[in-house]
Amino acid sequence: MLQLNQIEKVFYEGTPDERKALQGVDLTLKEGDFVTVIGSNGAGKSTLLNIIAGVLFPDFGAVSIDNKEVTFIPEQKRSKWIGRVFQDPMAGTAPNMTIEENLGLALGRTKNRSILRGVNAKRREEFQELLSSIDIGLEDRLNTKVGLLSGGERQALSLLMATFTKPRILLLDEHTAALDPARQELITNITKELVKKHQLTTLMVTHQMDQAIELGNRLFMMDEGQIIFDADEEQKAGLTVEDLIQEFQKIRGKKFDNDRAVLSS
Ligand SMILES: Nc1ncnc2c1ncn2[C@@H]1O[C@H](COP(=O)(O)OP(=O)(O)OP(=O)(O)O)[C@@H](O)[C@H]1O
Repeated sequence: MLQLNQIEKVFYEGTPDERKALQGVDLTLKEGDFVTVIGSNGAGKSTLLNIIAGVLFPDFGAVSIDNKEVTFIPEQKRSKWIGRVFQDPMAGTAPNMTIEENLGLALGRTKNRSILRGVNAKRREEFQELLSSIDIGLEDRLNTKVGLLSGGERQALSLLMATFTKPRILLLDEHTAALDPARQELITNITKELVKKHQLTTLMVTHQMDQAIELGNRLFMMDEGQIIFDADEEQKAGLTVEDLIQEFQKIRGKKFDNDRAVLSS
């Protein structure tokens, strides 16, 4: 359902600062695939998500969603099909709007309207039910401004906003990295539940190697703008963090280098 063919992305081409962020990336995801993505420093993980989301356009290659080419369709027009949660809990929500207004905004995005005017009783009930499903008490705070929520609560809301409209693809960009361990676990559990509930095709970048092994049915390892290792469900089942590091060394002939990687929990 998602296909990338021969994607190349170069920054500052032809200058001394030239960076080859993606070099001939090919990938095909099936409906419902949940892929975790790990990689060395500057491997191209965020660039890959930006190309899929339409934040960046590739210099070469093509992106297709549901067999429709979307390579140069801008981010705003793709937002109907794509849900995204960023590392920064402040990034996915509007702080001066209430929880219910933020949910209305997320709904409006999929309906090609900037915002649905007002929130009627029926919709309020739906939002309450939705918030109850993640079980952190937000259902009683529909009129609370989002700027007053904690980082974990905000990230949980961002995740809900990115998923309840059932996007075709969910992109998670180190979305637990800025949280403390207890909140990381909470958000990881909510992620698992929401992906399963809506059967979402998901790409999740993480620097926690054990999380990358535990979650999902497929794992990509990236280095220097390429996917160098693609483990399917069966291969992934027996993997350890040590195996991944060794695999990297075997394939690339160098040490795995990511100063933010968490190698074990
Ligand atoms: N907007 C940009 N302008 C210039 N160079 C960029 C830009 N975005 C990314 N790069 C460069 O492209 C390469 C890939 O970056 P990217 O952020 O995709 O890597 P990453 O795997 O997400 O890295 P990290 O794990 O360190 O966050 C890096 O060399 C980076 O410096």
